[in-house]
Amino acid sequence: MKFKKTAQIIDLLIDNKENILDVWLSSKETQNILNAYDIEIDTFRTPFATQLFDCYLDQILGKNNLQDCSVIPAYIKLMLKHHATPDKIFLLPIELENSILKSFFANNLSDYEIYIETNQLTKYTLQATLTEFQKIFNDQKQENIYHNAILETTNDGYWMADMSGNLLEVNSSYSKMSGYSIDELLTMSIQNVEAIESEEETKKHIEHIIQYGNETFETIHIKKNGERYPVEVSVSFSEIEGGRFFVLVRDISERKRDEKELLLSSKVFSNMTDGVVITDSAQHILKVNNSFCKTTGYTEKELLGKSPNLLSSGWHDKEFYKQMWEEISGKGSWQGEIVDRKKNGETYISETSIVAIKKDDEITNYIAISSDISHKKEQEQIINNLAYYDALTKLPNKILFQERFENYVSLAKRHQKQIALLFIDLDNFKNINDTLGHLVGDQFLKDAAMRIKSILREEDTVGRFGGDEFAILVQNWHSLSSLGTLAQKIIDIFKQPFLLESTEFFSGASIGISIYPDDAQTYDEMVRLADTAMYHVKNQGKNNYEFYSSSMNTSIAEKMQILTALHTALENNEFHLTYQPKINIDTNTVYGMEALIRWIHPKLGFISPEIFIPKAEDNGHIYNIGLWVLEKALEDTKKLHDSGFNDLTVSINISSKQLEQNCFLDDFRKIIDKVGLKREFIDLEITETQVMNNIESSLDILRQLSALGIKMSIDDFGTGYSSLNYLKQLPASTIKIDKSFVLDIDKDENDKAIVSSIIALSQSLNKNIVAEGSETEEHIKILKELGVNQVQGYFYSKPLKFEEFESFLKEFR
Ligand SMILES: Nc1nc2c(ncn2[C@@H]2O[C@H](COP(=O)(O)O[C@H]3[C@@H](O)[C@H](n4cnc5c(=O)[nH]c(N)nc54)O[C@@H]3COP(=O)(O)O)[C@@H](O)[C@H]2O)c(=O)[nH]1
Repeated sequence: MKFKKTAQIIDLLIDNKENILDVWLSSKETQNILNAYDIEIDTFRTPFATQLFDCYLDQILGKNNLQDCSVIPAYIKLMLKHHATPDKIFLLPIELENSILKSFFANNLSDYEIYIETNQLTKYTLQATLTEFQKIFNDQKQENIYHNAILETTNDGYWMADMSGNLLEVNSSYSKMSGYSIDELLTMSIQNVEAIESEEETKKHIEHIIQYGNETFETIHIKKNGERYPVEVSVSFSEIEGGRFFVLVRDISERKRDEKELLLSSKVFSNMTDGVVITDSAQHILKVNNSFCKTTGYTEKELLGKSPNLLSSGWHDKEFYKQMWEEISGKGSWQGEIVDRKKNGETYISETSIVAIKKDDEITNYIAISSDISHKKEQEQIINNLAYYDALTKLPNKILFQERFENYVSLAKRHQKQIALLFIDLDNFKNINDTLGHLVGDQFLKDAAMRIKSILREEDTVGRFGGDEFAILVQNWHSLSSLGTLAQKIIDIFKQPFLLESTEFFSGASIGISIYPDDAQTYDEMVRLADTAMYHVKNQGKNNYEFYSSSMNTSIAEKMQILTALHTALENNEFHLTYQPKINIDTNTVYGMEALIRWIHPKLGFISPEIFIPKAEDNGHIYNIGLWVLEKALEDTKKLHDSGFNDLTVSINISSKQLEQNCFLDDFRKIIDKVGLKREFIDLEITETQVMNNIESSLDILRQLSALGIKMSIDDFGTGYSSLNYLKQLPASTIKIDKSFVLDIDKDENDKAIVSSIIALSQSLNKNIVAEGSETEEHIKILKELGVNQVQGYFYSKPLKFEEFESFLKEFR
């Protein structure tokens, strides 16, 4: 600290010399002497005395040696001239021994009576006074040292200002703070450092402080470089020396910054969308933010002091929480998802981070930041469902099915077990879909999925591969026969009719089974082999199951060969027709024949129409094949007519794929015109399913054919879903009962009943009945009893080559 007047202690003493002199003069001893010698006190207030006294003090304080006090003789002379007279004593309150003054007095003042003898007493008195003063001074000096030390040590700035605001004392902290040097500050006033108060305001402020003695307030000060900074000012006022302000100035820039940050943090805390909970080390909630209250439904009051356990949903086991707390104490933090419970009992998924706050290695608090991610989870679930589940049946899709397979494989490897993959293809889905529309088709698939699921264990997986294809993964099975039992169960549940739009529909299931790891070790291969086995079943007559065997691969290869061979079969003349007679059992006469195509491939041998017709339909070859059959059958029949069998009607199978072609009618007309067979002897057989699949366009073309004088039969009747309304409108003259009902008519009462009702229906619609599949005498007998008079079947003849048929006709006559 620097004082304005002087830093020297001696100066302080000199400043107080008047007091010392006063004390000395007023002391009893001095008074006695003065009285005794009638000395005027003023004598001691002359400049000479004062100067002499100064020198003396200097000597006492060790500042100066009195001998060096060269001014003294001049002053003594002056004093003698003006004041001292020989009759008046001059009391020197000083020790003259060893002093330059001694010789001076001896030489110059011999004329004066000098009462040296009083010196001792005076000296003593003055010395006592000085000692007392020195004590006071020392105390004051000590105080000043403390004062100085305090004010120099503190980081706060210090001023002392007078009533006008002039700075009289300043410490170095304020100098540092303001950027002004101390000397600069001591020439300045409060106004020069105050940034926001006007002179008038400062004046009012000062008046206020004077009135109340002290005040603490915040204001802005301005540095030498013009920068403004916030300060906290503590002022006290003292009336000493005409009024002094003692001011402590604290730079509060950092505090203001902290306050700002705190305010910001508090705003962030309150406005965070994430919920925040702060607990003490014993997990008592100390603070929560608005978001947390909003999410949980609890008020802050309800939560404070409680444990976050309050939100526990019971969803997680003890192990979960144990691991969580172990991680917090080990790593200092934990992150994860917790299912919590709201005040209203509703559970929600919270994504939570918990951090342990430590001080000196001791945990003082825990902070948990959480957000309700239930909605996000739901969205994820929806996305997951879309990605992994079939939207219609809610069964796993191909992707998830494959994932499950891989999981099962890793388990199977560990426990040396096997996995079975059952590939299921349903019958009739296409018909249902095409006939009744997609909504009913969808319902069928949903019901089918439910049926399959209902007989599986939780640990097995059923997935939908698309269309009417389903697949099952079975783990933990013990024998192939147990798999066979399961496959048979599936087939059996599909024997039960499906009730769709109040109507019963029949389906069926063909199942192929592959085994991991015996048949294949990869997913793709497992699916391929099960699919192969399933096709094998289909080709063998459907509604069955088969385990994959390597020989099946050969038949698949054959199928590929068939497809290739079909392209050139017609131009290579590999087709021929057979004729199966139709018999009137009442008259026992042959009234017609069905033309049935045969394909004998030079390498592959006989290929059944049941195999190649669907393929020809799929790849478009059916149109030309169909025209060839038509022309050939008409030519053969014409020949028979020409040879005398002129009442025979030829039945020709027509695929709906042929009818779909716009040129069919023209081409048909051209052929019948070309061949010249009378139109009334032509009967076109079209299956019930194919007609009903596209009833409107079928009705149209069948009416046009009928208009040409062509007869029509509905083939395979009973296997499709004829609407009575459409049946009435069909220009068909004959209904052919499917052989599947006739073959067991002597054994199965149901089949008999079905045949009986088809007959009744035909009669009511005024249509002829033909029963195909009549293999035995018993069949013929029953059919006759039921009122059927036209039959076709092995009982009379298998399909025959043209020449054989001719012979048959001749023999039958
Ligand atoms: N679009 C065309 N389809 C045709 C043509 N030729 C035949 N086909 C269809 O192929 C399917 C299989 O026919 P196929 O192997 O010729 O079998 C026929 C008969 O052999 C058989 N049948 C006749 N009687 C009996 C019997 O007593 N028992 C028994 N198990 N089978 C018998 O039935 C088939 C005749 O069926 P359908 O046509 O329904 O009257 C078959 O669907 C043919 O339609 C063709 O040129 N074009």
